[in-house]
Amino acid sequence: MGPEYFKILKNKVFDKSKWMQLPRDVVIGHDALDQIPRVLDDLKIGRNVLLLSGPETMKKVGSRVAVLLEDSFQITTEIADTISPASIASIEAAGVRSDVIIAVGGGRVIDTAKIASFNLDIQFMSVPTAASHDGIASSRASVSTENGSSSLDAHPPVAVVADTGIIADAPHRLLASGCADIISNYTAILDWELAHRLRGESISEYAVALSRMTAEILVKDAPLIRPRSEESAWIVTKALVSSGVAMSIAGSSRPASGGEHKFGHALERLAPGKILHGEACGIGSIISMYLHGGDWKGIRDSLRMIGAPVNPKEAGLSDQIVAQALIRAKEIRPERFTIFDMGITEESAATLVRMLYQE
Ligand SMILES: NC(=O)C1=CN([C@@H]2O[C@H](COP(=O)(O)OP(=O)(O)OC[C@H]3O[C@@H](n4cnc5c(N)ncnc54)[C@H](OP(=O)(O)O)[C@@H]3O)[C@@H](O)[C@H]2O)C=CC1
Ligand SMILES: O=C(CO)COP(=O)(O)O
Ligand SMILES: [Zn+2]
Repeated sequence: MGPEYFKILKNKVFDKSKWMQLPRDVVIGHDALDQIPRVLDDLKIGRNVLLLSGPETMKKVGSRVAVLLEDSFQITTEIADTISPASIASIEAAGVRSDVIIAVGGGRVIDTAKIASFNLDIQFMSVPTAASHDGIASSRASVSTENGSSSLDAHPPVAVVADTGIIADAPHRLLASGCADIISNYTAILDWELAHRLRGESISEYAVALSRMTAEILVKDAPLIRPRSEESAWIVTKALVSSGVAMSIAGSSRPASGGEHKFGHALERLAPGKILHGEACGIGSIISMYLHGGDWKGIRDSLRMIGAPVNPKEAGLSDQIVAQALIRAKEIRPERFTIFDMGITEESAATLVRMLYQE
């Protein structure tokens, strides 16, 4: 290898450039909600607040945030009961004069605020009311489209304020769904590695390591995860933030979203409102891990220990719908290559569902 080689190598290294955006303030803990005014003051981002929440979460938590802010901030409130290009446009119209959007709710509310604030070029604060998904700190946003689902470029929250008392008080099903979203990182990574080896897709070792470590810690702590426990809320929320950071490092949702997510998005479309995001991805992760030749029973048992559904019956769905989602997974985001893009047929889907979900 002569000097020319090193010159090329050196130029290659210096050509490379990457921009990672991460939250600035992350507050997780007991009565963290009370810290919101202090966090806003710390960030110095203005006094006009658009407070966005969901129908249920506005009653339970959003209204408390309004009371905390009413003396020192101008507040406009909006409800996000669906997420679609039209609902996002309407939130953007409501926020044209706002300095910051505070999103108080689940993944739908947080993703809506993420996209609207990005388009308005203002900051947003993420105030999760449930530990149900790993979008609470990520820079990505997911929106259902006519073709399935899109993962959009957005920006991460400037701050995350996660009150473990509120999160522990949410229905346990939401916490279990967040755990399943994290457990599905195992198969998301296997799919990313597969796409790297087979298709030359670029991969980030740091994002892979962080995403895998997050899933491993959560599975190790699974016996501690119980309903209505603030310690459990703490364990899961930290994992969700960590997984979101992995996505920010990658600059895509790849470290946390593979074939099991494509399956999950297909299932959410086939059975709208019946299954939570993380629940759907957890069920998909069992089949994905089996096809990757890994410890699929380990995935299933961890999901079961946490209280997430592990088969169609527990999710209140028919085997046929789940098999359909398996077949249609490849139609969701086709550019994202995964094990479910390698030739699942009607027959193999039905056999997999029968075989893997019977115990
Ligand atoms: N951007 C990203 O990286 C990621 C995005 N996502 C996205 O997030 C969404 C899924 O989020 P998820 O939270 O599961 O779904 P939702 O936001 O739809 O929330 C599910 C339900 O839980 C309710 N809820 C939330 N908190 C509480 C509480 N404390 N007490 C009682 N009810 C509560 C909500 O109420 P209400 O009706 O008030 O909203 C809603 O009815 C999907 O759109 C998914 O695509 C998921 C993972 C990653
Ligand atoms: O849900 C995600 C990670 O858990 C990311 O969402 P997408 O599957 O839409 O990229
Ligand atoms: Zn997810």
